[in-house]
Amino acid sequence: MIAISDLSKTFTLHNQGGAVIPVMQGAALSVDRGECVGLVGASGAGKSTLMRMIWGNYLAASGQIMVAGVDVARAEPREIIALRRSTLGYVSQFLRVVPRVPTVEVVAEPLLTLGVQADQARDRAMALLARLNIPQRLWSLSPTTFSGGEQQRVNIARGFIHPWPVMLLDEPTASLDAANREVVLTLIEEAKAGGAAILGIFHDEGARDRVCDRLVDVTGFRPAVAA
Ligand SMILES: Nc1ncnc2c1ncn2[C@@H]1O[C@H](COP(=O)(O)OP(=O)(O)OP(=O)(O)O)[C@@H](O)[C@H]1O
Repeated sequence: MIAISDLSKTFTLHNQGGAVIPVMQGAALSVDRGECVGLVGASGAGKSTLMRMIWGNYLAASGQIMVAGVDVARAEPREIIALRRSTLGYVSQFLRVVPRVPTVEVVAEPLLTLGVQADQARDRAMALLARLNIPQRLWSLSPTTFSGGEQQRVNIARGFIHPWPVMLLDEPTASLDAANREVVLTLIEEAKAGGAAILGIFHDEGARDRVCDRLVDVTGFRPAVAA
């Protein structure tokens, strides 16, 4: 479902005389249905950069990023939006809070965008919020004032509300307590069992060992230093 080949990335530092910094060269990896692959490598090795390229936020310098048949490295913005709507999910540890929108609607929104009936979408959102131990009294409030951990769990509920066939997970268990960490690991296992292809960054080694089938070290994708 994810097939990356010969991918390279440079950053151009426009505020520093246009210096061009190569950060990735010849990157290749694949993730099949029902499989979870973990990205590893030291801080600064390029894990987040690779995830952002697959999500379509960072442009590739060259190479291919096939996600469910779409080459994200060359896709038009509207193709990337369509891919994100139905096929490609992304769960980070931070919620982008939209002011004044109640939590239950924040969580249900991806389903509404897909055309699921409002009451069904709300039911699914409420079930996930309950599973993630968000107190019911908070469901009708905007998550703007929630604690960091509560916002993270709202974001996870939103990220798992649709069975996206391809999922990117960026530290989904970071700063969760043991009980909620367990819920998230179970959600990941359920997504895998449902056939999702998952690529994740997990600094939590216990979580990584439990859900990842394979690890890919991005250090191997660093450009060779010019002689
Ligand atoms: N927007 C950017 N502009 C310039 N350089 C960048 C940018 N984003 C990342 N880099 C550089 O690319 C390299 C890889 O960074 P990246 O954040 O992908 O690493 P990482 O493996 O995710 O690290 P960490 O585990 O610390 O999050 C670093 O050298 C970083 O300085």
